[in-house]
Amino acid sequence: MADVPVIDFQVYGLDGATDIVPTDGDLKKVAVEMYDALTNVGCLYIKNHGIASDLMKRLEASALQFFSLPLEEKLKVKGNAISQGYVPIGVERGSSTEPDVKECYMYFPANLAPWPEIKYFKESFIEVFQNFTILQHRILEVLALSLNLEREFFKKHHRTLDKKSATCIRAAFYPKMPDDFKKTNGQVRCAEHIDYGALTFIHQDNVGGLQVKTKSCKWIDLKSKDGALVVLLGDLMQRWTSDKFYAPPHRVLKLPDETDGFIGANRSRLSLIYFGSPDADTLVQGIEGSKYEPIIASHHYERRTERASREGYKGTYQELLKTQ
Ligand SMILES: O=C(O)CCC(=O)C(=O)O
Ligand SMILES: [Fe+2]
Repeated sequence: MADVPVIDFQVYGLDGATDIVPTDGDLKKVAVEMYDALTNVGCLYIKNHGIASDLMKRLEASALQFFSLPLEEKLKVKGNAISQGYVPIGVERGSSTEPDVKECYMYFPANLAPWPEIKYFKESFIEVFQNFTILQHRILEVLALSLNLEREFFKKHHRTLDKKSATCIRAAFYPKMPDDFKKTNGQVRCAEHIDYGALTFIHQDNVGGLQVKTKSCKWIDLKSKDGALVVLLGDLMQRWTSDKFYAPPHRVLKLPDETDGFIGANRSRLSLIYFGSPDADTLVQGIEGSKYEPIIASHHYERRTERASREGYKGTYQELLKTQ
């Protein structure tokens, strides 16, 4: 069975500052590891990623405080999958006909919407976003080197902090369900899907339930691992790399009547997710030949969000393209 590797990023230094600038040669080892992970399973854990655990704890605490508010309070800052704010249970449905059992708060950096009045909420989202963006840049450099491209090849199209893109953070809260809660057929915490952009980072608590589907269609658990982040490839990056890298389907179980023994049945779960995408005006042209038509990043994103809200889908990027 394919394994999900843990990759150490210490070569860049730990504080998110730019004082360590490794040479291409310094990055060789980590580039080989990334290449193997993204060609085989499309995901990995990253440790020594430079994002302070105190900062993540602060964001977790303020997000939990927000989700514990009465629904009518949360609805005062309502948003949706493409604009900042609260997304209640029942809206997102992945591939399932039944809605996911999750509620979210979405943060987009170009936000003008009002913030909830919770201590550190706004500041933490902004600071975490900046830190994740530094990490995104570092990983994109390594990915380019791993494909024998110039180091800035992907990074230069991810300005993120000063150009429009779909990049955002989602705090996802999966509430504890009542003991007698019976899910309807196919309903899970987050239904099988692939992400739309370049790279996704997931910081999760220790409740469990996140799973990734391998190329041979086996589900494997992505358990929480000592502060390591989960990194998943998005389908736009699969397209950009002419299918060299693989965007893996993933999902979050579990509801109380699932019987596979994976932990978390009667506990709520919180995850903080960074969805990294290229700048909206990027022309994404496959690195090898003409397998795919070039596409503007914002058009890809619009197509994918439209499809997700209309009917969802499951499976790989190729399967999606067949039914589009
Ligand atoms: O909550 C998680 O761990 C993952 C959720 C997810 O895959 C998503 O929101 O796209
Ligand atoms: Fe996802």
